[in-house]
Amino acid sequence: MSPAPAVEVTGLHVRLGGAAILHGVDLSVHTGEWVAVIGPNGAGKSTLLRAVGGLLPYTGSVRLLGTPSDRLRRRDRARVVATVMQSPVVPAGMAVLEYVLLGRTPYISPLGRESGADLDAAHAVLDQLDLAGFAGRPLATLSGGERQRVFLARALAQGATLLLLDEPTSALDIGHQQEVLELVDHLRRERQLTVIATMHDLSIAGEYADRLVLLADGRVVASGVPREVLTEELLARHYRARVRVIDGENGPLVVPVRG
Ligand SMILES: Nc1ncnc2c1ncn2[C@@H]1O[C@H](COP(=O)(O)OP(=O)(O)OP(=O)(O)O)[C@@H](O)[C@H]1O
Repeated sequence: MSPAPAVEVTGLHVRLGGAAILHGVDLSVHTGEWVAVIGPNGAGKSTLLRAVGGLLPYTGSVRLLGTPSDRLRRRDRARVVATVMQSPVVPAGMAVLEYVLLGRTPYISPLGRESGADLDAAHAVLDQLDLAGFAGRPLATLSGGERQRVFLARALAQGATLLLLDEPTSALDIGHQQEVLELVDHLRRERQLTVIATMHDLSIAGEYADRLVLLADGRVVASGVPREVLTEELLARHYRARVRVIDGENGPLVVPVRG
């Protein structure tokens, strides 16, 4: 029997502020797979990620590693799934190391303190993300891109096998974009991580993800390998964008063109 998918979403509906946002989304993601959720602004990409991460109420079914998500206690869910949203709230005055250590919370008993192993895990990811020099700095004093890497560091320190990333490179320069995406890709291969990431840069999404899921108006309107989803016709219809899609070394490249 094949193992359960890492994530299985069936008939997912989400309402926010009285409005229906997701209308029956189905999504199955295998262990070790990288799925990019793409789609125009307001399509429901972040909402889908938050529902999968157990961060908002939904109807329908979300199963993580075969277990219904709503049956997992918060602490147990946090060992399975780490979510990096676009602008997490940062406690005032908190230093980078302290913040990354919050990722170890699911492993620390309620009245306990972090262990040497927790500190080692936090320092290891700070090293991997080239952030060791920032460990003692208040998070609020970092640049937007540096902070974004710290948010990812916290999620990696959490040791979860399922990583949900909402626009993981939106504040990063092109070099740091590549560095962070390469690191995520390396870790997913090394640790068999499953990655679901919302991404606006369609060329980058196509280069890194195994599969793209195109959301529009709260529904999945296309799903497949990058060359099946990144077509001029689908992008024109759902983004109202005029683009050329050309063959790149690692997948289709999407180039906006003026009319
Ligand atoms: N708390 C809320 N109350 C009402 N509507 C909400 C709430 N949160 C989100 N929405 C709406 O839900 C829709 C989907 O939002 P979501 O953030 O999931 O879109 P997105 O695809 O991630 O967009 P973007 O690409 O702009 O980040 C939007 O129309 C948004 O205004």
